[in-house]
Amino acid sequence: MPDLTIEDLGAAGDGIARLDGRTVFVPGALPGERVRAELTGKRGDAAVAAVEAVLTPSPDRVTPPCPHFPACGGCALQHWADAPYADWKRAKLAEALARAGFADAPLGPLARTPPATRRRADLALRRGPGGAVLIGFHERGGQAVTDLATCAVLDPRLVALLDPLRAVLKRVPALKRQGSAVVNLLETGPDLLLRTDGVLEAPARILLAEFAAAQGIPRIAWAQNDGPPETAAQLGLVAIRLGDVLVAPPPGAFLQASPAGEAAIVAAVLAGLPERLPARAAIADLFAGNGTLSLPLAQRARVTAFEGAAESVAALAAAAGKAGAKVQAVRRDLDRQPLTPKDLQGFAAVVLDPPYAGAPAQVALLAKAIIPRLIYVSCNPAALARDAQALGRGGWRVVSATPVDQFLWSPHLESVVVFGR
Ligand SMILES: C[S@@+](CC[C@H](N)C(=O)[O-])C[C@H]1O[C@@H](n2cnc3c(N)ncnc32)[C@H](O)[C@@H]1O
Repeated sequence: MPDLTIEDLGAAGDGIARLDGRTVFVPGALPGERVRAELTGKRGDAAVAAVEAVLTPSPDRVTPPCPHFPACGGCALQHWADAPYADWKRAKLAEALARAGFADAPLGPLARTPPATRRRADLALRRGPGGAVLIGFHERGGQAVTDLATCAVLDPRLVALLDPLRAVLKRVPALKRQGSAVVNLLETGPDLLLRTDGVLEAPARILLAEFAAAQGIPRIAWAQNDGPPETAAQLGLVAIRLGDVLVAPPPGAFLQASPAGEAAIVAAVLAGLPERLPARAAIADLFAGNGTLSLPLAQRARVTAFEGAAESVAALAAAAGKAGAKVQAVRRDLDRQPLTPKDLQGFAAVVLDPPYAGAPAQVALLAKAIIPRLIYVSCNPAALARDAQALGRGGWRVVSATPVDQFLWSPHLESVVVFGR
């Protein structure tokens, strides 16, 4: 059982030590700490160790606010004081941009998300002993599920649903061994998409409808495994306000995970637009989802919103049409059929907000495109570093960069990077 000195914090928020020349990841340990740890496994060429005792605690070690920490994989850094935590998050963006060749990029302050405000969660479901149902995030580094009694990051209205959901799912045979629950807190209340490993029969649909009525849930959708969702219970309309437009998102729709995170991202995107937009200016919003960015952008210019998911394109088109917003929603797979420099000619700005893997195919063409502004919204600094490097090779420079801590106490970081020519 070696004693280790923690030299740094890795990308996943684990302490990093060296042992006999080898890297050791030590979850739960903080920079500067001396810990007694047991080697428990491997991660690539590195070893992984579990803390047995903190011999010399960091002065920045604090009491975690949630009783499920550190077992629950939803959070990794509740035990760290806020100031070094925030510095570490902000530095992630600086490091990603430095790796891409933009060491001097002007970096804004970290936009913060308060605790107890996350409105979107993808929760794992497990059938436990005696038919009980476990609901929560996966445990750190494993497949087991932490059965949440509370949560320090979720909106309390979602936390309040956990017990009643556990109780109703106990009586739903469609959850045989495992499944998931995506819950989006909309303007109209919680919107639930259940995925189960068995078929949802009529009696269980009635139970879910009763549960929806009791909990003020306008819609529960259901899907078997990764199949397409269908409505299991619909008691009212679903809507979320994006910009000043009410959108009815499809079940399980992607939404920015917290209102504060969304507001920070939208503000940074709008601030990144060219100062003077011509009267007939047009903006392209790539990976547009349900219009989180397209609809606020449409208050400044005409927007063409490109998105791969048909349901989201339909939701955005319907909402924009009804509200008279200047958005044209277009279904397009931007990995298989990225927009070419010719397609992008004439746009005053391009906004792109790709999924976690980034957008290498689209970025290769954006690198060559002659557009005044390119605004890249990222949820993965590693993908951003790779894509920004390609843009740098194409002659783009960084005008501004805003780090956004949307997933409080997790190692994740969102960012908005504005590129100019
Ligand atoms: C990070 S989300 C951003 C959505 C939206 N901009 C927002 O802020 O809510 C990424 C979006 O890209 C879409 N997407 C994923 N792969 C795609 C592809 N190959 N082509 C087009 N859209 C894709 C997803 O459906 C999702 O809506």
